[in-house]
Amino acid sequence: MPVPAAPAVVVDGLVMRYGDTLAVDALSLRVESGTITAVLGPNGAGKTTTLETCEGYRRPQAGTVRVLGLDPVRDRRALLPRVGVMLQAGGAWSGVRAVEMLRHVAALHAQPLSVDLLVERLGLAECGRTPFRRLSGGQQQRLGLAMALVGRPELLFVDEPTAGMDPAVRRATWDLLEELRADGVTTVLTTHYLEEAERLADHVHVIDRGRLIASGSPFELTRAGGATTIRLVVTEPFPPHAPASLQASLGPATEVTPVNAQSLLITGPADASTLSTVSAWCERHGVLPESLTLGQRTLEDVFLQLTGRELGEPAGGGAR
Ligand SMILES: Nc1ncnc2c1ncn2[C@@H]1O[C@H](COP(=O)(O)OP(=O)(O)OP(=O)(O)O)[C@@H](O)[C@H]1O
Repeated sequence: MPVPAAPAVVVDGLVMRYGDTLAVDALSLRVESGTITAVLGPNGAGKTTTLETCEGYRRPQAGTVRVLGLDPVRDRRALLPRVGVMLQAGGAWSGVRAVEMLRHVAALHAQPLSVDLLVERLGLAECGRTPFRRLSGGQQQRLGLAMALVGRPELLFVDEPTAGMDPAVRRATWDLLEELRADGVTTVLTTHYLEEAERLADHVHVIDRGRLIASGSPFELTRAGGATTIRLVVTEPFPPHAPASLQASLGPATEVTPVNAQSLLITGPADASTLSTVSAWCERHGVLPESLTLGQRTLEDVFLQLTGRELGEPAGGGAR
């Protein structure tokens, strides 16, 4: 039997604080080799801090981090040629032209990828002679990704890789990351885009307030406890205690989660009986539905059920 490859990243009991803010709260997670693993969570959840610790830019205040079996701070030199890092803030000198910067980074590596190929794949030709500071946000992202890839890393850390990209370039980037996976490259990415995690990731770690709150493949996470959801949106704010009252009408096989004053999520068997119970409840409570939508459960729904908040809402100043 083949021996399973060692995990590419192991984070064990990581704690990171900034003053009084507990940014990462005893976080443990693994990234299996050859996968695309997404770290998903709202703003301020601790994703960037965790990634920066794995990249060796921050020293763990408690707990341990191992990257390709090595300590990212102590073994930084050994890891540098093996790990590609795409920073959120670009990481290039402000006056340097885009392609010039990429050629410079390529020259630092023993067996770089073809710069021309990366320029073509990431649509950088149009801005190749533009100084870094004059690039749009999306162009800076693409250059940052090209710089992370040019050294043929075994492991790639990408922080919000497609933020600010237009939809066509975002899809081209996803294709590129999938090709790298086919070549055995491990990618760890942070994202707010559920579509990105659902489309790309083999494994998703959901983080909130510095803690791991769920982990699994997108399929496992969205299918556990019922594959479908009903979203009820009403024309006026719900009466008090509406979620509890609707929950009592529907029974324990379903779960009612408030989304906001005029919207609820119902998870469980989305059959004719559930739908008719929901409409009868609306009628009894004088509530007029604006929409009653049946859909596949998404990672957004999973996050809402676990935290009571939507992913777009900030984590609220760390874990305290
Ligand atoms: N340099 C810093 N100094 C002080 N507090 C910080 C610093 N960097 C992050 N924080 C705080 O630590 C917490 C976690 O931040 P972090 O950037 O790791 O989260 P994130 O999930 O990556 O968020 P985002 O998606 O906005 O990048 C937040 O409360 C943030 O305000």
